[in-house]
Amino acid sequence: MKIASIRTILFKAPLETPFVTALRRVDSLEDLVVIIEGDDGSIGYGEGAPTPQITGETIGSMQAAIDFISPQLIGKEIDDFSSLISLVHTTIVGNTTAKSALEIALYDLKAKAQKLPLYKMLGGTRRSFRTDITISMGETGKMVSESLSAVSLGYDTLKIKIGDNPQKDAERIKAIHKVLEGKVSLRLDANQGWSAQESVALLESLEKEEIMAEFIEQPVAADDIEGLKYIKERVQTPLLADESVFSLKDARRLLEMEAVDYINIKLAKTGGISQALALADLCASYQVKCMVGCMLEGPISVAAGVHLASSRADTVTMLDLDAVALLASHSLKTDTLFNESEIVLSDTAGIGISL
Ligand SMILES: C[C@H](N)C(=O)N[C@@H](CCC(=O)O)C(=O)O
Ligand SMILES: [Mg+2]
Repeated sequence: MKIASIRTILFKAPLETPFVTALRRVDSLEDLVVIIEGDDGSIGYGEGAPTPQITGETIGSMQAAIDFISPQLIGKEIDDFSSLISLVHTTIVGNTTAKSALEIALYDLKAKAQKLPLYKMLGGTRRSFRTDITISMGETGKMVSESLSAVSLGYDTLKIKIGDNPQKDAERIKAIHKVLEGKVSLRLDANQGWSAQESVALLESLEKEEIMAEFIEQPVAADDIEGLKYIKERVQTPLLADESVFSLKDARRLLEMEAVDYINIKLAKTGGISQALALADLCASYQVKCMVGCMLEGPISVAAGVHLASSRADTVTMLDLDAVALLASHSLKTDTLFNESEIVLSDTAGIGISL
């Protein structure tokens, strides 16, 4: 089967509540769905949501990158898969979310051609997963009540967004810990908001009160690799790199320096599934466990992340794939089950989501 056409549609969905991190506030989701049609009528779906503050992309830049890459792919055989993937990555540098959206659609199309669910095509067996849920940054009382609501919905792991002010952050974490001690695991994500010294002081103060988070995610600026190492050498709380790792090169540097405990793999940072698989394999070779995370994005790309996690289940031991749970509603047809913390992949061919 040859690739006959590539187009995109703007996908919009309302959120349950505004999504607030140290980097941005989002009031509703807008992303791009990529639709690749084969000359036999089969269709592959991909998706990507721009996060200008993290990948530097916008809807406009994603569209431009997809328009630039697509002519290279039209007319090519899906069986020539590795050269299609290589074209996605070599036609233009950067633009990782746009590349990911295209790659996801290519993987969906290939899995459908092989009549396999994507996780099986990638060598996985596991179908059932649990995700954490993000508690947006805000006033302490609101974060506490949202944490309690999440637990009543069945979540056992909360990802607490902090990073705008270390004093306030300590107060937020302590307040949530106080009402939920022993009931949930707390993941902390400062989205680059602190300095290395602030991170150590804050984490030491939590540890003194026996508040042990599952990990602290990206406390310092993405390029502050020395800062990550400084923190890791001084605190007990495990350290997870997010914005510091897009590529294999980024990861190799951190792994060689033993600067972090875990790495957050996101398709929107790696440029899609092919490099995400390579990144998981690299981490496995250093015996470093990973989380598969997501941006605030839609069901197709989140499901693609779950298929990825299934295929590397020994290395990917944590999931932060809550973006669908954060939506109030959406219009896509999903065979994949998204039921709050529970995500179950279907055995239909491909990713299991369509328009
Ligand atoms: C949605 C997910 N739980 C999450 O927090 N992802 C990012 C932020 C993504 C965004 O700004 O869209 C993260 O920093 O881990
Ligand atoms: Mg993060």
